[in-house]
Amino acid sequence: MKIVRQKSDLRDLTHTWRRAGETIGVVPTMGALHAGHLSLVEAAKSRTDRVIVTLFVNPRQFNNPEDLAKYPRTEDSDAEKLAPFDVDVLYVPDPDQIYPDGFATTISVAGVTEGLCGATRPGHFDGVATVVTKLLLQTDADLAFFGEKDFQQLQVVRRLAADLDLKTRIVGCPTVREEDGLAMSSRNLRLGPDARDSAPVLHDILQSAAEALSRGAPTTDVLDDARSRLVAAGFTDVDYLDLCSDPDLTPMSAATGPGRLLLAAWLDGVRLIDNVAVQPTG
Ligand SMILES: Nc1ncnc2c1ncn2[C@@H]1O[C@H](COP(=O)(O)OP(=O)(O)OP(=O)(O)O)[C@@H](O)[C@H]1O
Ligand SMILES: CC(C)(CO)[C@@H](O)C(=O)[O-]
Ligand code: BAL
Repeated sequence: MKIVRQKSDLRDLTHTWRRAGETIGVVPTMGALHAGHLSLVEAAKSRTDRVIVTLFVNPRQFNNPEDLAKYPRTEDSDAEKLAPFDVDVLYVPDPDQIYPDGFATTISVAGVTEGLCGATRPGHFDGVATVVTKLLLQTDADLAFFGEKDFQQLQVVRRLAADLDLKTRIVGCPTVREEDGLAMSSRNLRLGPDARDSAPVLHDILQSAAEALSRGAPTTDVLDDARSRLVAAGFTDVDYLDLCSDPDLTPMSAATGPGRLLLAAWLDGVRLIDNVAVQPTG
């Protein structure tokens, strides 16, 4: 696996692959790799001839400076974790390869960015949309792989790729969980031992609320009950707990069609997110 830091070096490689008629897959990440990321790498390996993993902690998507400062930076161990997967390139762009002097362009997606994380992390999705557009163009990818754990992000990326006529097709991959149900996330590393023990209730509460909604229980009652259970379990703030249509994420007052229940909540000073499908039964 080559580690590449300059977009001109990356272009030399992708041109060579293209001349040989090979397809390219990309897995964009911010590093601190875990089994969730590696599932995206496996999906890419099974579907494209060449695979690029990108590692860039994108300052423009952090609305909170402390969150950016605390974000883990573990390039060496990330490279070791990728070694068994026969990835072609780990692209770790130098910051000026993404944001050169005078950089003045923002990709801003309307609609799907307006609620959920868009409402509680102002500017976040402009930062994501801008960097993802650049990474898809720089890697010249045919397919790009994103996790459903960041469900709203996945829909934002699908929208920008369609709207900007990018050739890259966006592939969504299922959320990988710890054995106790907690969605894997780099931010889980920041939970203290007690918080790590109680964190899996987030998924339990989400799952039981989704089942109740699927059976037709009143949405307000179900969501109020879930919020109370989160607070009782030690979650200090619930940024949102919303039932939305799947996949366009407009708010739903009842599970009358395919839906998603999406949650962001704080535990031990760490913001955790998760989501589950809500399928009306009967
Ligand atoms: N548990 C998971 N299952 C599947 N995909 C995941 C999982 N966690 C992250 N991903 C995906 O990996 C890609 C890179 O995500 P990222 O590097 O932000 O990791 P992360 O663990 O989500 O970190 P954090 O949420 O703390 O920023 C995204 O497409 C994201 O959806
Ligand atoms: C897609 C992404 C790599 C863009 O910085 C990031 O938002 C992430 O890791 O999910
Ligand atoms: N995992 C999505 C990137 C972020 O939280 O900033």
